[in-house]
Amino acid sequence: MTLPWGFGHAAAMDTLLRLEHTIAARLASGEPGSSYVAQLHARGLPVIARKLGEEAVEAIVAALGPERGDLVGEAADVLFHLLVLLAAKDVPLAEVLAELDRREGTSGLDEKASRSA
Ligand SMILES: N=c1c2ncn([C@@H]3O[C@H](COP(=O)(O)OP(=O)(O)OP(=O)(O)O)[C@@H](O)[C@H]3O)c2ncn1[C@@H]1O[C@H](COP(=O)(O)O)[C@@H](O)[C@H]1O
Repeated sequence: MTLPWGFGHAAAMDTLLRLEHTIAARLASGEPGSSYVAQLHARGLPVIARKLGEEAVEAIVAALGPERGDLVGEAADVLFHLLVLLAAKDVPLAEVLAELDRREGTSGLDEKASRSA
């Protein structure tokens, strides 16, 4: 995959970890008047979860449309709202990444076959 110039995999991870940190700080601040993250959190978990679902649907629509840039924007919305949901549930991104690490090298087809055996 080609990443934007100068933007390596470590930088991509930095971005997600920095965003996770910012989101945690906004949750701790609890100031819905000045923070979208705090506002969303104050509206409750079902609203956060629904928002993630909406953004996922918007990403699907963008993927099926002609504008590559629309998909980039909607994918960013999905990642952002997923991080907000994980923070609200006290699940560190590192835990999700560890699960992906655990799955690394196991084909999805093999895993599926092992479930139906
Ligand atoms: N990455 C984001 C980010 N991506 C999207 N959004 C917001 O997500 C919202 C969702 O957009 P939509 O248009 O889908 O929804 P909406 O109609 O505005 O909202 P609803 O009325 O449907 O709830 C918009 O208000 C966007 O601005 C984000 N808001 C914040 N961040 C990051 O989070 C940090 C903390 O933000 P605050 O909590 O606002 O300080 C920021 O510095 C950014 O780094």
